Amino acid sequence: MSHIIDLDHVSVTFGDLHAVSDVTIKVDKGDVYGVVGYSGAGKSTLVRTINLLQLPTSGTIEIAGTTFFKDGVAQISGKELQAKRRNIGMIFQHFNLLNETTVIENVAFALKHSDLDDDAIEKKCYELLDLVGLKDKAENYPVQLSGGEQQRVAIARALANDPEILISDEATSALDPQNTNQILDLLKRLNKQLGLTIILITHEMDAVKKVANKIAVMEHGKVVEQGNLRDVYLRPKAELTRQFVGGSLAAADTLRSFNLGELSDNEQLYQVVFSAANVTKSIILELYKQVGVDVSMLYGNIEVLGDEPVGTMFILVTGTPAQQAKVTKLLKSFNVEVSPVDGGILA
Ligand SMILES: Nc1ncnc2c1ncn2[C@@H]1O[C@H](COP(=O)(O)OP(=O)(O)OP(=O)(O)O)[C@@H](O)[C@H]1O
Repeated sequence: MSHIIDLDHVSVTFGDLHAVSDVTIKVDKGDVYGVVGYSGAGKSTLVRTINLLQLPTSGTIEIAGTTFFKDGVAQISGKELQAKRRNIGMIFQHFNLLNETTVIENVAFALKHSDLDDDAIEKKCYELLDLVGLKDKAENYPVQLSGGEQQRVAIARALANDPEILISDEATSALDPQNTNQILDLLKRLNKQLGLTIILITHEMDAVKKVANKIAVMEHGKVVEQGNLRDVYLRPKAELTRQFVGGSLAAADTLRSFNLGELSDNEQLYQVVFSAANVTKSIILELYKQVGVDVSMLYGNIEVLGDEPVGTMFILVTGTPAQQAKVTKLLKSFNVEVSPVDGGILA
């Protein structure tokens, strides 16, 4: 299947500065793709290459089947690019609304190049405002709205040309937790309802955890880790990812606090990860009953990733090698992902 966004070995340099270094990201239609990293990691520069607001230095950019950039040069003319850009809506941290015009005029602004007549534009704007829950504020001015409402106006405006892709650049960073949640819920609903593909740039892992299905973690212009949210979140490899994923840090801290020292030959530590919605049996009890091993739970946590409650446990199992092999087999039969963990994590 071809990807709706296909960034292949994309680099952007500003003089000596490698703002984006050799980044490859493939986004499927309907993905909510989180791009996480600290300030200056290159996230904004990277996503600005998607609509060629930023020309790459090298790499290939293909959007919805059209090659935008290849072999160091843009592959489409200015006029064509302008039309293609309408397929990509953008929202920003500071909303970027026109403060001297009303809410509905702000939305209508995005349709000024369209073929629609005035009545059709008005109708469309009301539909868009209805979609984001702001129909009754159409005649208000942006300053009369809360930050969350202003961002919803910006979303309505970004969707005016029925784009397939929405880029959200730190759209919740200036909002309080309640408004942040409302905006994230709205993005998730638009993703499902319209099949909208969303790129979510943020430094907040919580935002990604709530709505994204895939994630890339950026540092110094490079993607240090990427994949399905669940995989990256539950088994972070890069140190930076671990920092973003508080749960795993908490697990490591908790495990160390037991002061267990070195494990003996018949002890093995496991990380088990399971969809809490699917696993209803007590894992520990079943291991005891069916394999006869002694199991201590050292850490347990349930996170909601997207809509799915996902449990993580670290368990210490005491048993013979034959029993340990059965433990792995039994857990897998319960649809539980199990990985042996080096006892060194306890030191
Ligand atoms: N037009 C430009 N000219 C020169 N340097 C730039 C330009 N745009 C960005 N940079 C630099 O590129 C690096 C990456 O910036 P970028 O804004 O992409 O990071 P970011 O991860 O989005 O961080 P933030 O969230 O703070 O915007 C930074 O060091 C920045 O100063």
